[in-house]
Amino acid sequence: MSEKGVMFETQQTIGFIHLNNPKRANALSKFLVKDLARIVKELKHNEKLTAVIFTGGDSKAFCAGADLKERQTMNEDEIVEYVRLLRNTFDEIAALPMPTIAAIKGLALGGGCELALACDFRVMEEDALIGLTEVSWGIIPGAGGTQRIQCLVGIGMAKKLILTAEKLTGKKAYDIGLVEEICQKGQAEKKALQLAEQMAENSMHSIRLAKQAIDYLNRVQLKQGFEEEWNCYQQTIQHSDRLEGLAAFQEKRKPNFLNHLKI
Ligand SMILES: C/C(=C\C(=O)SCCNC(=O)CCNC(=O)[C@H](O)C(C)(C)COP(=O)(O)OP(=O)(O)OC[C@H]1O[C@@H](n2cnc3c(N)ncnc32)[C@H](O)[C@@H]1OP(=O)(O)O)CC(=O)O
Repeated sequence: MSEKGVMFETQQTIGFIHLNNPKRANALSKFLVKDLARIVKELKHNEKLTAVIFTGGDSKAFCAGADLKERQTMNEDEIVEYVRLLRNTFDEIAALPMPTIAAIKGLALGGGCELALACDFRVMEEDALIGLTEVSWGIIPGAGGTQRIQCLVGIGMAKKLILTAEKLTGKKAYDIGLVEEICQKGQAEKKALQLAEQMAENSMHSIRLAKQAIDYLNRVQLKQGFEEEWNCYQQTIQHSDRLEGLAAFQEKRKPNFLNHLKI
């Protein structure tokens, strides 16, 4: 029997998507992303749920981003196919009609941070780490992160975080508006549930319409930005820095980039 990449459950009117790849700190391996894509498609038409919470499930991490071990086994066409699926899935999460919350424990790095950015709210444990670390691996955020982060922290801070690949603790992330709530270790899921329950006291009809109205500007403005991100991301695929990043991860060392602009 194949392993499930995500587990879905409901508690009253609240849905939970638990990422389920604990051996790799919930990295976004293909099997996980395929399951996530399927569940999100189903949720799109769910008229009963008042909120959906994304959690790290049994892993100590929320999500460690792209699976850098699996990536070494993929050819360029497979990478394009994979990143397209990831991007579409995160776009569909962002477009879900009900409010979504990322309950962040341990770490949310690279694609893990991008998943959190695709949600409406981020609740983060104080000691957890969040960051768009892609440039430290010779690639760039490829699943909407370059655009969505700007809406939360502004262009200057977005550049600082992406270009330095800095990892922030809960407190720092809260101070700059990258996450909306912080809590003590072990409390992210509980705190996210409280937020979901608070919203559920209001009219679900109004909540869905308010979310649709608030997101209008971003939906329209971000579209072209997403296209440019994809254009830039694809240019990292053939570059030697990407291969050096993957080799370094495998060998548990710091990458040694040649800093050539050409391949
Ligand atoms: C979405 C796109 C791009 C990206 O997301 S780029 C990737 C961004 N992610 C990161 O920068 C995190 C990479 N991981 C690490 O830096 C470290 O592994 C860690 C998360 C800091 C944890 O290190 P530690 O040594 O403490 O190991 P753990 O015990 O926590 O990890 C358990 C196990 O999991 C493996 N692992 C962790 N992260 C990944 C990963 N991203 N891919 C594959 N495997 C991962 C880790 O190596 C451990 O395995 P062992 O065999 O036990 O060593 C865009 C796009 O798609 O391109």
